[in-house]
Amino acid sequence: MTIVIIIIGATIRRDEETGGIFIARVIHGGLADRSGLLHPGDLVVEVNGNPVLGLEPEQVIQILINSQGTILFKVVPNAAQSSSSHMSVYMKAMVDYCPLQDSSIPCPDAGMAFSRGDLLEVVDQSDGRWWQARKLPVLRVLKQREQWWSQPSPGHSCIRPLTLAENEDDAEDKRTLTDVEELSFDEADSDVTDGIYLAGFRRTFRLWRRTSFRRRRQSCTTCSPNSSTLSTPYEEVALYQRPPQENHRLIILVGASGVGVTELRKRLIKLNPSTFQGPVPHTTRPIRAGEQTGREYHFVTKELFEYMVCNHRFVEYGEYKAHLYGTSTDAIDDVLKRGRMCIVDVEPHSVHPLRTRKLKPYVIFIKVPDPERLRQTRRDARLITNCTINRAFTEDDFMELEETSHKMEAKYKQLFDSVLVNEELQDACMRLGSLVHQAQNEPQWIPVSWSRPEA
Ligand SMILES: Nc1ncnc2c1ncn2[C@@H]1O[C@H](COP(=O)(O)OP(=O)(O)OP(=O)(O)O)[C@@H](O)[C@H]1O
Repeated sequence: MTIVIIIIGATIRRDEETGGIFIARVIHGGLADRSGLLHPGDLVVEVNGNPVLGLEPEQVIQILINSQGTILFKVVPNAAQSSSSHMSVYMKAMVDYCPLQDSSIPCPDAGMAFSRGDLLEVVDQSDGRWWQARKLPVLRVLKQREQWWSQPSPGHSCIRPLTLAENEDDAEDKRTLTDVEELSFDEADSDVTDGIYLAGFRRTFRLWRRTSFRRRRQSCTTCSPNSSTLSTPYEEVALYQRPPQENHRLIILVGASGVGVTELRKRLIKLNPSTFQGPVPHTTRPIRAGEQTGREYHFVTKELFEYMVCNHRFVEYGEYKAHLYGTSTDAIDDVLKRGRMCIVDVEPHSVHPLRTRKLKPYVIFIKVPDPERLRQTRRDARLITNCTINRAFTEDDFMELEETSHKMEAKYKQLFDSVLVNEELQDACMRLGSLVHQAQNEPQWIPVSWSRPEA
């Protein structure tokens, strides 16, 4: 049995065979830790002159409670205790954890709740079953002295590996091209402004349209068999600063349909088209007068498109009016190789296959503002649906947008590096620009596997 002694920041346990009372754990940053005098495995002989051999841990606690002023421990130090060399490891939580719901935690009071996406500094991994760590309240700021224990084992009753397919909307994740229903592509698939071609925007390309207010059918297909599965409760992360000679990180925008992802992406690219660019999509539709292959689209045959599908070359693809459309990883590479920043918007389930060492994606979630601000800011906005082109938002649209946005955030927040609330358009665009700048030029947390040199 282990008992936590909050006053001294340590736990004790009783050896059932010998009746000896041992220090089980020293809580990092607590009184015992800071004194440097108590270590895990030390045998406690006396507390304030009272012999403790054979006592129950509760009786030892009683002695402590009754003690006034200085508390004196007589201990036999654990010979095997190595000099404490704390090497912090940083983890991003990929699951939610609540110690109060965990029947296996020895001391729920010392446990700490955390949510998916939280950054945790693991300060002690000496116990294989329970780690000590603290939550980092803000990226790179290591302030909070909040202590917790958490079990690294994936077999944990609370921290169990999550499979996103367990979620309610996952029927939608299991799509095939035959699921494709009505889509509302504009006749003009690309946008030309001031001589700048903005190919592949989601209004015309994202392949995601509502067929009714309440029933959304997602019509694009993600090209990774494991894309919806997160199988680890933690992801080890490290701070990474992109060296100037390396390609820019891929910028991914994610958000509910209608929240303004297309608008923001378009504005950002228009602001500085020599810096920002979207990947040029592939299509099997015939080329039209005035179009150039490789500018609006890569115009390819159906056979080539299908070959590319079979070879997992698309991040997302779908079909509209008997023509196939897709965003390829090669098109993303092309932008990056030219030294530009590639900005894509994809469905959140398509983020997973893009999470590679090479692309080092930085994911920005575009979030709805609070209900009042949403309705205020979209008063004059126009929405494109497959029923009516260019009509005002209705109350149903707002409600659906809010619901989808909140669900998306709840389900995928562990994948987001930043959250951008799209309130006032100009301001949101400025903030997007500064987030992208930070992602490229300032240290950011990335999975350690992306920062290691290639084997
Ligand atoms: N902050 C904002 N303030 C006012 N209007 C906005 C704002 N953000 C977006 N809009 C407008 O809302 C409408 C929908 O935006 P947008 O087309 O970018 O949505 P989306 O997230 O790309 O969804 P979809 O893929 O379904 O088109 C557009 O008319 C856009 O101009």
